[in-house]
Amino acid sequence: MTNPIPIIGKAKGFKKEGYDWLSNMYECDVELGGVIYPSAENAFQSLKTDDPQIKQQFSQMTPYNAKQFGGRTGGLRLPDDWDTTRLDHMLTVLRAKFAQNPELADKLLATGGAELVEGNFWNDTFWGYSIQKGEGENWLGCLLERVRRELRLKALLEPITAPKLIKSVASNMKLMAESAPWE
Ligand SMILES: Nc1c(N[C@@H]2O[C@H](COP(=O)(O)O)[C@@H](O)[C@H]2O)[nH]c(=O)[nH]c1=O
Repeated sequence: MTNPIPIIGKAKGFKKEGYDWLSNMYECDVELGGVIYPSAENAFQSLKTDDPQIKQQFSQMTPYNAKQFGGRTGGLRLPDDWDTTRLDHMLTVLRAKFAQNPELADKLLATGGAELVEGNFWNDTFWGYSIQKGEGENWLGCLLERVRRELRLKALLEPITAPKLIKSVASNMKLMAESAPWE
């Protein structure tokens, strides 16, 4: 049987599929440790340093420049434990992004049970799914889904936001209906 769960991003990537706000490059304020960054990407890259001045610099760049500056060829020395801590850092950043931008949290909830896949053409098989290679661990998508579950749980525990939850369930059903393979 064909998988009836909708998949967002796997075929063409978040941006081309109309979900640019799921990308870390999407411009929205994210405050972390008292510094306001212009995107989740800037906030994430800033976690590669403890130097407050460099963190400030990260807050003044475009998301793509932050990615480059924080990248393996950008000149910044990565923390020794980066490979084992980066998933937790990304989770911290994504929690901050959606907690501080409620309209994005609503949109995330409205993706219902859809699988979120950071399909990409830059061969990133760790954070995303390389469309060219046809493989990828898709950790960014997994963490986005985790934050979505956390938001849903939070809504469930707060009766006052019940209408929000109903809205999210309704759009989930709409998504499912739109991509139902049996129709
Ligand atoms: N390279 C890239 C994106 N990849 C992003 O780069 C980040 C990880 O970088 P690193 O710290 O080097 O592992 C992570 O946020 C991932 O989503 N995204 C985009 O829209 N466009 C790009 O060109």
